[in-house]
Amino acid sequence: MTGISASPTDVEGLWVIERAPIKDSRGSFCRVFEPSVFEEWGWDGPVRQVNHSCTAQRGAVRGLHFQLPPHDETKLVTCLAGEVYDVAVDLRRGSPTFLSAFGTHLSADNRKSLLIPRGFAHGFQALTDDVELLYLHDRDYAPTHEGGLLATDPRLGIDWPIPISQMSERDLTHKPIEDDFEGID
Ligand SMILES: Cc1cn([C@H]2C[C@H](O)[C@@H](COP(=O)(O)OP(=O)(O)O[C@H]3O[C@@H](C)C(=O)[C@@H](O)[C@H]3O)O2)c(=O)[nH]c1=O
Repeated sequence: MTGISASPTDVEGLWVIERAPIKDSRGSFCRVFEPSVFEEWGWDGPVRQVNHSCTAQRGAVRGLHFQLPPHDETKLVTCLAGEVYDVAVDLRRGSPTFLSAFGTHLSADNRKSLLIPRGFAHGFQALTDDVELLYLHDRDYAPTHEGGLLATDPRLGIDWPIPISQMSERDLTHKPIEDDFEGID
């Protein structure tokens, strides 16, 4: 009994994961990841990185980021403190949901994660101060193959829940998607 379950989203291959805690008088315990279980939802390789980010300010947006082939990656995004609005954008060439943005709330309290397959960009907005995210990746960090989308690109129409209070210099320089962009393979 892993206590991990997955719900499909409207976007093929993108899953909302939920973990059920085992509680006792000390607190709780729950499993976040188990390769043999996640295989069923498309995780097909080793974990190559585990990353932890802390975001101090409510309203800050990070992303949207992706890695280009051959470094395109599957990521599991989990919120360990606070709450975020987490977004994945489908960039897969030929996908029926190409350029759709799926958003969901992840928090320490709801114990949800987003499982994002290859070919997606990812970003989030901190809805509380002092947000902490934990990332599992199935590829190494490849800064030469990083791509980014502008979080406020009208073509994506992402409805960030609260006013954006902060973005990195890099994220502010991402360009809106060009009309002839057909996606990534
Ligand atoms: C992403 C990343 C960054 N870094 C370094 C580069 C830089 O000096 C510092 C901060 O990097 P960034 O500004 O890119 O951090 P951040 O904006 O938080 O990047 C993250 O954004 C979200 C939306 C994601 O989906 C993540 O995969 C990742 O791209 O950490 C690594 O060493 N390894 C990594 O895997």
